[in-house]
Amino acid sequence: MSGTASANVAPITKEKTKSKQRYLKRKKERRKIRTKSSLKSKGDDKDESEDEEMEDAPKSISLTLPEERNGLIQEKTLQRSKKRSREEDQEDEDVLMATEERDISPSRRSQSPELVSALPSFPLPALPNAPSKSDLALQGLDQALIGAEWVSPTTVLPIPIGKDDGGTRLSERTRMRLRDIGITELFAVQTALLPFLLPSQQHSLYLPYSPPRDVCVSAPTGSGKTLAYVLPIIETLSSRVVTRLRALIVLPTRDLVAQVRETIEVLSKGTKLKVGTATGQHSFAHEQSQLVQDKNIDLLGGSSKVDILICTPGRLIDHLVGTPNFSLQHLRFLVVDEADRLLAQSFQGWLAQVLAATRVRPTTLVAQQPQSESEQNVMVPQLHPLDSLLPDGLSPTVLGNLTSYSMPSFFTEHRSTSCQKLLFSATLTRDPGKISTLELRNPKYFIVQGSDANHTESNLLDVVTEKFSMPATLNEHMIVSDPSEKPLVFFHLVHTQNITNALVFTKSTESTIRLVRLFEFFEAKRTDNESSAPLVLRAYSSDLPSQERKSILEQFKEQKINILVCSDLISRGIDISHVSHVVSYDVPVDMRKYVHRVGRTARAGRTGDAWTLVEQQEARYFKQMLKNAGHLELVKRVRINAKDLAPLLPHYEAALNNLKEVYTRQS
Ligand SMILES: Nc1ncnc2c1ncn2[C@@H]1O[C@H](COP(=O)(O)OP(=O)(O)OP(=O)(O)O)[C@@H](O)[C@H]1O
Repeated sequence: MSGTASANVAPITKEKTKSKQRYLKRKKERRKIRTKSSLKSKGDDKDESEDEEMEDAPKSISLTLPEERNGLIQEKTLQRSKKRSREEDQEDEDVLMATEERDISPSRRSQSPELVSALPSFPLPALPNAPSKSDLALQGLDQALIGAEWVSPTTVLPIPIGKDDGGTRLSERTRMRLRDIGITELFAVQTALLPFLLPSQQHSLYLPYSPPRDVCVSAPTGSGKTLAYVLPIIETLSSRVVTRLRALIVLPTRDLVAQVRETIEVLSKGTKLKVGTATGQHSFAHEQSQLVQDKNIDLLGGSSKVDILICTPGRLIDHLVGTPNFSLQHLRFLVVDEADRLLAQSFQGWLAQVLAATRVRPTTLVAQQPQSESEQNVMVPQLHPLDSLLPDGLSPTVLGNLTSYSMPSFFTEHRSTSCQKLLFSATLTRDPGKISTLELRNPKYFIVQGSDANHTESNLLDVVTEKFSMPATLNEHMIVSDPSEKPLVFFHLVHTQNITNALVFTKSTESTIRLVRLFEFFEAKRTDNESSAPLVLRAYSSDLPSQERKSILEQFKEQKINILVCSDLISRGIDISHVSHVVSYDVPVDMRKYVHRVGRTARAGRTGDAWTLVEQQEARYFKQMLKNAGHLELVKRVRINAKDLAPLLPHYEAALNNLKEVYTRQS
């Protein structure tokens, strides 16, 4: 290396540029003058002459000649001065060359260390400081997210009986109702949400002069998000006089619609609130008759038979488009539960249509009877029978429509809609693009997460990088196995861990059916000579008619079915309190799915176990997925070896043969 470097330097040192030559010439001249003057003054004015020389010389050289300075001071005789000058000439030359060629002559520098150490240090080109990972992640972050309210998952608020609401903002009736169903304290998400959604000063249903802020809630599975919106809706609407559609709850599946309806019906008992559903489970005409009062005349404010409607997005759009007088103009609450899933679904742009319907309804224009020629083609708002509109039933959006009538300004002045959007999920999207489609009004975020109050930035980073929080009572495990042994590993797991009351998730309906059949054959063989009864395993899939699905869920809740094998159809939101185990027979495709699957157990503070069976070739991907979510160390790896599986092997092989026979017969 050094040889190559010197070779590069050699030809350059020989070559003197014109400026160098000029510089050296001038230097010699000055030296002559200096010698003369030193002879004259015997070394008196040396510093001055040196300064002069330094001024002219390049800065680097001025700093590189301490020896020269010392040498001159000590010069006593012309002889010595001349000798020294010769040496200096050579040094100057070297310094000049070294300064000019410093980028290519490391070897040369090493040859004269004093010289090098005296050289000024120039800044070397370097890459600009790259922003940290956290800086990058936080860039462009929604301000509302930065101002999120962090709620500790361990926060609870007792629900007192009597006049004092204990800070819950709930009426005595609702508190009694909660007590009746065994709820004695509010969970963290409810403790944070209720005071926000039920301000103590609020006396009217609509808030046209100070429209409410929209709300986004991210809280772990099973943490009680449903009650966090159901209770404020019931409390706010229970004082209403006229039935209007004032709360709309959108959910991704029929099963969830049925579940939320049940909760609302239990809690609204004793109020006059009417609850409806629209999922497509019944005929469209039937649903229409359940939802609207009158389909025959067009009413400005619409008409509704229900105060609260729970629906799936597809069917909601069907009614918006096809049901006369189905109106969202009176909405006070629009709840989007499992928001990230619903925002990912387009359903004829359901969200944009719903948002448009909550705004002022365009007034129908009709051609005016022309009084003169200039009044030809003048359109005026069509008159509606105002008799059908009662003041207490009018939302600000409807009042805004009445500008064409000669009414007091109180009724007709422009007011903002009071519709408050409430978004919930255990895996709420942080994607500002997706959230912007909701046109949120001054949104307030609540994040229920075990966070450190002093580390806002790291908390935010967790949120932005979608490190979702899990229930603290959940134990997670993974078992890596050979694909051919996976069913056997599953049977072993079921029997060694006494797995009953379990949900098992597969990747497809076909995988579900095959596993259920194999398990049934296996159980039949295993219990052949035993007195114990085989475990009951059932498939639960979207292929089944809804009545059958309902019946299967009921049997599972009653523990007549031990294990329910399903696809991700019920991985979200379904609340079955006795589920003690969740098994992902096939690995979930992403972290969101994983969070929702495992979240079917360990709900409402109960403990639960989640098991993921990972085929060898999937192990790397699965572990990486957990690692990216900062979750790898929370999932314990359980090893099962051939010796453990040996006792079950004969039954398994017999079951496999049975299954083969069935498939051979079918094909
Ligand atoms: N304050 C409470 N006290 C006792 N149990 C509660 C309370 N709040 C909710 N629960 C119960 O906790 C369970 C889970 O509640 P919920 O279904 O609302 O969870 P979630 O946060 O919506 O979960 P997911 O994200 O999975 O949908 C339900 O059985 C519910 O009845």
